[in-house]
Amino acid sequence: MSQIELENLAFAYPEKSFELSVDHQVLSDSMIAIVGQNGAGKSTIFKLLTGLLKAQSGKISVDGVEFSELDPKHRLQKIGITFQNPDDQLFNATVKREVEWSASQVMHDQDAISVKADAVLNKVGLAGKAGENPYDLSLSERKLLTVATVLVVDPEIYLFDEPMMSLDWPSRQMLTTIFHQLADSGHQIITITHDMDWVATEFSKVHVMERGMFKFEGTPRELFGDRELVQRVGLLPPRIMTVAELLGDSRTYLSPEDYQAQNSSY
Ligand SMILES: Nc1ncnc2c1ncn2[C@@H]1O[C@H](COP(=O)(O)OP(=O)(O)OP(=O)(O)O)[C@@H](O)[C@H]1O
Repeated sequence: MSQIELENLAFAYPEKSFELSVDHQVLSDSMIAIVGQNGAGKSTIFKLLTGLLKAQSGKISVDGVEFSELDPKHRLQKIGITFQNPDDQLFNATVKREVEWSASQVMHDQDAISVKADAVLNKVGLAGKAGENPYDLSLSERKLLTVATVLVVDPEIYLFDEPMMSLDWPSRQMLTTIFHQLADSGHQIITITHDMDWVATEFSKVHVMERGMFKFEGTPRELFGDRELVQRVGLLPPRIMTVAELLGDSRTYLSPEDYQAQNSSY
């Protein structure tokens, strides 16, 4: 599995409206969630990781190689990203063409590209929409289309910025299954999310950002067990913990199933 290393990274938007500073941070689990309040710098980290923004100093290495030294094709094969707003990355006339365009950045055989595009559209449930204009799709479908554009490239590391936002329940379940399949096949999934119930049940590692810095890394149970930290960085604990708290139980629970397991002897 891949490992991303950030060293002495410093970045500021013009006029220093926001400054990001990372002394040393390693991202190395298979299912990583990056969480933190609005404006903490999560999307900025993603833009730095993909080279969309350039740090003023410091370096980002992937598997020991400085990312900025890779050529564009190898960068795409290393790290793929879906943005928070799908409209920031969709621009082709049809759904299938959108996926094929993405594939064509790393592949050349047109037949193979077409076959692969059909396969990923099928995987995200959009096979029946291949001929439609992306802007005629629902927001949920457009988000799934952006996932398809990354799946078709099959990078080693997938970055997802708020992938569950606007998705209906079946699409959420489908995407969660896809994430686990990718992780099980050796890919690294790094996701920005505000959905703490999802973080609690699906991720192996959580990194918390606050005001442009990484402030915590650990398992979901370690994070939600630290009530002072959770409150200070403005996170909501999993809903089951709020319910348990109302019942006078202040233990750490990640899900209703976890609650049941911990209380099964009663
Ligand atoms: N292009 C830009 N120019 C100037 N400031 C920016 C720019 N993009 C973002 N910012 C500011 O930088 C800060 C960090 O933004 P960023 O989008 O990384 O936060 P975030 O943690 O992803 O927030 P959210 O959870 O709301 O998506 C915010 O204060 C934001 O307003």
